[in-house]
Amino acid sequence: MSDATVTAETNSSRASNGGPLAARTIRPDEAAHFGALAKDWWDPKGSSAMLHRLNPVRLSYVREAIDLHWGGDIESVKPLAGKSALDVGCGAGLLCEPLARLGAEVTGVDAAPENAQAAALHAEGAGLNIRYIAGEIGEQNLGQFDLLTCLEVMEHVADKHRFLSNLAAKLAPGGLMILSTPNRTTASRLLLVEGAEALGMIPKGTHHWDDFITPEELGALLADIGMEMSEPTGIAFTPSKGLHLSGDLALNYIVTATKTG
Ligand SMILES: C[S@@+](CC[C@H](N)C(=O)[O-])C[C@H]1O[C@@H](n2cnc3c(N)ncnc32)[C@H](O)[C@@H]1O
Repeated sequence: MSDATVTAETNSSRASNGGPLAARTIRPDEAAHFGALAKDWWDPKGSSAMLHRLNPVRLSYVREAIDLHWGGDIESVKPLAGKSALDVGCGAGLLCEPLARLGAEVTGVDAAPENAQAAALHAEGAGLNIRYIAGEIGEQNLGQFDLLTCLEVMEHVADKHRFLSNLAAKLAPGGLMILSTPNRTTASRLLLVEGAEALGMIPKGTHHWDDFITPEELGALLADIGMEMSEPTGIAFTPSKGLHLSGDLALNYIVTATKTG
């Protein structure tokens, strides 16, 4: 039996730091949209199929990034042993579980209580010890983490600057942050928003193109909060290769960031 746990804010309008609602980064419509997908999140052919297809691609990036950052051995099966990891906007835990298998002590936080619950249930079934929390990241008293991941979330939050500041506050000195998000390009509007949603590859209403952020904008936001962003790596799609890491940033990209101070 695993120790996977979940806690949830019961009153979403109460900020535990006493802060005003305007300080929140969770959009209630986004939390409701993703919460409704929780029940089949782990079905590789279900509504989160695209995230399942993305997972091995971004995991290969994460694996390389942690080895580079901490000088790890690519052969090691537990390169995150002794390290803490926080995955913000974790959904039902598609990234948390592999991070735990790589040896990290993992916490996942999500806006939707349904996702935190589905994640905890799945981790328990897999015998993994992962802590899941539902709520606003800036209001969680969790301390700081060696690795902070936040994949495919920034395009859904209410205030990117505040959200990134909240993330940075949770990153330990010398820690590594990994972010991925769709780029705001004509290609992403046609393929990710109009095409993928029309074809049922992504649930309708998932993406709002105006909320996408370019690598340049993300780099500037990170610089403003005292973080340095790596060169972005594209996550591209071709019929022959499927989703893969690439120099082509038009659709989606992934970066690391570290504190400059
Ligand atoms: C596209 S899903 C990505 C899930 C997961 N990161 C993955 O890539 O497998 C976006 C997730 O972000 C969560 N989310 C949206 N806004 C958030 C916020 N302000 N704080 C925390 N989670 C948020 C949603 O509930 C949803 O589970």
